[in-house]
Amino acid sequence: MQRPPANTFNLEYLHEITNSLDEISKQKLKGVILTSAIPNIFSAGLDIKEFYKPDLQRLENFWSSVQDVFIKLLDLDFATAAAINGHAPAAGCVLSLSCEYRAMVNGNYKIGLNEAALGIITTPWIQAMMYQVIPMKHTETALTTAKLFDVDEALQIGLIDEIASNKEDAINRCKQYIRKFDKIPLHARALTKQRMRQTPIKILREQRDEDIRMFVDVVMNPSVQDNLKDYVEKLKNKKKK
Ligand SMILES: CCCC/C=C/CC(=O)SCCNC(=O)CCNC(=O)[C@H](O)C(C)(C)COP(=O)(O)OP(=O)(O)OC[C@H]1O[C@@H](n2cnc3c(N)ncnc32)[C@H](O)[C@@H]1OP(=O)(O)O
Repeated sequence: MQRPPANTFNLEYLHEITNSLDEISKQKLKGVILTSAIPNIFSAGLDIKEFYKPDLQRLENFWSSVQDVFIKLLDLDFATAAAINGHAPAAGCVLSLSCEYRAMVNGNYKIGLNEAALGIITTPWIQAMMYQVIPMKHTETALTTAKLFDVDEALQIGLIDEIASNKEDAINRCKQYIRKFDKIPLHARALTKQRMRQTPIKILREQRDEDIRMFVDVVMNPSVQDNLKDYVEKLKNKKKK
């Protein structure tokens, strides 16, 4: 990913990602590694500008495009791994959860689902992605407290699989993970993966409209907009301090 300054996902970037995923799906790849070209930030999540004082039509398109990206990512036949070389809050964390394996670079970085701090609710397919990786009990506490884990905590809880010393090491660990499947028949691997992930995939496929409605209703709530205003201000003021 290379969308400075923070690899946030806006509508256009989501379209770009969907197109790239369509393109790579046509190729006979062994695996894909997601990482960031931006030092210290894997992805800062969804672009808040998309849902602070939004245009309603664009907001619906935006969430539908989020759904497109994650249906595709969850369902990729080949192996997927994330070399998390920096902060990965919110959708940045979800992106890594869509992968089968996560190596995170050691550093003063945070990863987790902090949506509740913004007044946003994680929809059921995102919750399912989290509790398929870490235990339900931890998921509930993490989501309701908007917990962002440091790298050691993330390893301890199982949110990441390994700690890497730098980006290159993280990518090498991802490659090693992908090589595990060299001798496994592709269709068996792919079908097993799809069945393991059927909860979020099914919700995404069968409850799309409801999911969009839920997201839009939450975001358009005046108190959520007030919260977002404060959050955006805080982000802007960080530099002034
Ligand atoms: C798949 C669906 C998932 C479910 C829903 C998810 C909702 C979300 O994803 S909402 C977004 C939540 N993200 C966050 O709360 C992260 C906010 N950002 C940060 O905490 C920090 O930026 C960082 C820890 C990631 C990085 O800190 P650092 O000091 O290195 O950089 P900054 O100066 O803070 O940021 C650089 C630049 O980027 C802008 N920015 C950061 N995050 C966002 C964002 N999510 N949306 C829009 N813009 C963002 C930040 O304002 C800075 O901009 P300027 O350079 O113009 O000041």
